[in-house]
Amino acid sequence: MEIVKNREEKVINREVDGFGKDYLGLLLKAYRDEGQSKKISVEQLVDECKTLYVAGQETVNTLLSWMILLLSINQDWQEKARKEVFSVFGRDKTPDADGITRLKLVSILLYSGFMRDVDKDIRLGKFDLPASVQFHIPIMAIHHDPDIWGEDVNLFKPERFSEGIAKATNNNPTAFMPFGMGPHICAGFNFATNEAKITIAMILQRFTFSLSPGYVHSPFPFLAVRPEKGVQVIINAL
Ligand code: HEM
Repeated sequence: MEIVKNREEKVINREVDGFGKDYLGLLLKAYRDEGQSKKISVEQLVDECKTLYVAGQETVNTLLSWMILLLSINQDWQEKARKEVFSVFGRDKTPDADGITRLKLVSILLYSGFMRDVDKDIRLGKFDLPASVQFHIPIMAIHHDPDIWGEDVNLFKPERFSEGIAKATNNNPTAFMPFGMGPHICAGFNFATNEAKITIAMILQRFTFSLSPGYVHSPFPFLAVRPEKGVQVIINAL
């Protein structure tokens, strides 16, 4: 609320002439909506901020941690990825929007699980789901189903995606849904993939890394499946 108040005060004191064009600025505009038509309450404003923070923070951290782990134990892929980054950005150029569309790294690994509430009675395929039932779509189980991905599903094989998701999923493209699906598909999908690509590209430009002998593998399901004890790596400057 302090950040909200600070921003409001700047407008009241005429230090700036609007709430700002970023997400918080748009929320504040809706909160202060004179016409009342799109007005939101202060609780809604705070909830929106919390949602964006929780949805956007842990998920990308987790994705990056698993990518670092996988690239640490698959040095050949780390080298390939670095070559790709060098060929697009060289050693020094900061990744830009144009270049990151040419990087093919992020499809490597996206584990996720999510919960969903039913707010009215619905029929889903052959199931009748009463209102207020909570059901879970086990994205991780779907992402590890050998009928979809093949018997080598548990192997790290990024090249399975090289000819697109339909080919990788034995023509079940909707089986790959790290960001969910349908009207509530992740609102941060593009932001998250761009953020992850830029971060990995900048790390690969500067460092090599390998897994520390102290690493203990303990995937822990909490919103996303995250490394409970972190991912310890040995880093060397290039
Ligand atoms: C690797 C990163 C991420 C993953 C794997 C991920 C995954 C997901 C999943 C599975 C859902 C549920 C979709 C559904 O209900 O069908 C979701 C929803 C959502 N995500 Fe993400 N997410 C990520 C990053 C982000 C970021 C960076 C933001 C914001 C900056 C974000 C904002 C949201 C929001 C607001 C929703 C709710 C959408 C709605 O209910 O309409 N996510 N995300």
